[in-house]
Amino acid sequence: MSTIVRIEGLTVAFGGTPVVRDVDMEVPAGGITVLLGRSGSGKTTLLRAVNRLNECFPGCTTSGRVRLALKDGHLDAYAPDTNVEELRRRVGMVFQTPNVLPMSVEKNLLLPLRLVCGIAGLEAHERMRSALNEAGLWDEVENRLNAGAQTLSGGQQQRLCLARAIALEPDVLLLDEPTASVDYQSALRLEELLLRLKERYTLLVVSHSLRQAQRIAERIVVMRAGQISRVLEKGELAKAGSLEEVLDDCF
Ligand SMILES: Nc1ncnc2c1ncn2[C@@H]1O[C@H](COP(=O)(O)OP(=O)(O)OP(=O)(O)O)[C@@H](O)[C@H]1O
Repeated sequence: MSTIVRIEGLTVAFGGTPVVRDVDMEVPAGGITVLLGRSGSGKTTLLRAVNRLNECFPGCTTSGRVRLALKDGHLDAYAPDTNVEELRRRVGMVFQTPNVLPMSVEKNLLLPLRLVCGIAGLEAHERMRSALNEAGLWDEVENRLNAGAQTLSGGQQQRLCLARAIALEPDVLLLDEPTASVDYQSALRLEELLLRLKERYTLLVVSHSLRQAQRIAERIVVMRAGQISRVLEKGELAKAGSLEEVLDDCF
């Protein structure tokens, strides 16, 4: 399987204190890679390093390389001439708490499409519909496109955020505990959605649930104190001893 994200010697520090330390990691193209680990082990910081979102925090410094092998060529995330807007379009992110824009359901998709991709009119509406469909939300919102996005349920808002990312046609989707703020049934529904989306996108997902990782991941990467402590391929968790070792690392 080819590698789509190659992380080399990545160190991220806040105020001079490294929280991700000299990490090497490869994310295979297609499928779901789940990042597990204790609270504070650096999972979110590692995720945000892929599309340079850590730079939004003052006092954050990053060293090392993140290289992406995209459909139409390579992108070196931290090269001086890299267009960060383009990087973030190709590597979308969905946060733990749904961050819908305080405007209508349709504007949540149409506005980024216009601002990021310069797409408006019929083409934008077609993209919106297709993204809402892919996110399993179209049937629930087709008659509420002008309603405020905040009137949607938590699970629907999270799917709206996914649709917003998908509409920009990314290659990689970063998902930070995407099911953390929804109830169990909505979480299972989101998991089913992720399993469908992995056919088209590479998903890198932070999770706190070993069971969730077992259900959805092709590969589990376990972090401990800013470093990767183990990588398990699908099925390896079932091997004698693996589960205990991962539990020990994570909880
Ligand atoms: N913007 C920031 N400014 C300062 N320190 C930060 C910032 N973001 C993260 N950190 C610190 O970096 C360390 C790793 O945090 P991170 O959120 O990456 O861990 P995590 O494994 O995702 O944790 P959790 O599972 O609790 O979300 C923590 O000590 C955290 O306090």
